[in-house]
Amino acid sequence: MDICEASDFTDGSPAGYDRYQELKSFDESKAGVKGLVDSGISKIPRMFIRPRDDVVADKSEESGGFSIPVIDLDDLALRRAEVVSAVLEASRDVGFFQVVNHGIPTAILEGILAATRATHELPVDVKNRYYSREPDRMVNLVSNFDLYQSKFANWRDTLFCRMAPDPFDPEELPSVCRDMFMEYAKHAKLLGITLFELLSEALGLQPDYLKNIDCAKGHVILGHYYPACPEPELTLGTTKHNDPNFLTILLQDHIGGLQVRYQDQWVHVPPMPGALIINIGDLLQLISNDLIKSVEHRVLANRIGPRISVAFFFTHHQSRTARLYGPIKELLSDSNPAIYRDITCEEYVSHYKKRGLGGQSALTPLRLQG
Ligand SMILES: O=C(O)CCC(=O)C(=O)O
Ligand SMILES: [Fe+2]
Repeated sequence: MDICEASDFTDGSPAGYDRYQELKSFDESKAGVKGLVDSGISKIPRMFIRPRDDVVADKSEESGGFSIPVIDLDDLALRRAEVVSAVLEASRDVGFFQVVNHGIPTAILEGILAATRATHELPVDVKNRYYSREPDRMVNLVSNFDLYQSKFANWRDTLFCRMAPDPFDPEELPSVCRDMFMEYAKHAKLLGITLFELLSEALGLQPDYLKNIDCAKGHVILGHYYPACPEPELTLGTTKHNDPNFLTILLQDHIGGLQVRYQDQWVHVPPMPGALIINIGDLLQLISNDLIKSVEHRVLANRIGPRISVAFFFTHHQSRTARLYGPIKELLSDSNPAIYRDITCEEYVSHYKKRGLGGQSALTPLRLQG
């Protein structure tokens, strides 16, 4: 069982506060954070409240002037060397970049945001059918996948959909988002293949290297819904975390709130119409033997909402693919020995989920003693 014992949740102050009961009744309502907001609350429940230091935005992002790189994928055939070197630099130094002219039509980007919103805004009795923490289900509409593991709940609800590599029946999805999710997955997969080719070249490997070891094969869509929050300074939309996958293609709407850790400061990722945010996941950091980095990021809560974002994860996630991933042999040498042990995606994701979001990188326990 990977949920904590009830006693772990009783923090003793104030007298009588029972965290576990609060989580349980929230979870059993199956209405998510959106349900709380719809009920008209003006104060956020205690399970969401964090220490101030955890939430306060550094002043740094106002002064530094640093913004995450933007890479133009237009005319790739002619500009390939330039793009590969921009991808290398961004993946090594920042772990994040935005791409423009990526080939996914604006109508599809708008469509997937609208479909995600419409799903979260279905009547509660329809939404209830999808609300589950059952890991073997292909589609779950749930609030806080790590509700019972983490210290503080996040101000967001999420639609999870495991579309590949295991066979996926579109009928599993609510009809309101079915066609759009299937369509977006096709586009995101193609863009992912292009990105894995660029990343392979950036690492000095053959263009099809990462695709051939199945990095592009597994797809999970996470459609996030961050309701307007009456006390945004007390909580977060998403706790700081690294992604437990190979790569993420992230689409955010116009509201903003995503921040990335760069040189010990939180840096805003400003919404950029038509752009997609790309970030390196833990498993790509692992197989690159730390040449490229999976970087912490988080989402602030906001008085304005809902904020919608769609994360497309390249990962085998819960699928039972037995392939082991470890540092790529071609990248290793006497002066660059392997620093991680091999692991399957499934093992990595289950290790990551047991920890919940927050804390040190989930890669740390996989480091070999040096
Ligand atoms: O909502 C966002 O902008 C970020 C979501 C995210 O970090 C994730 O799904 O891993
Ligand atoms: Fe993330």
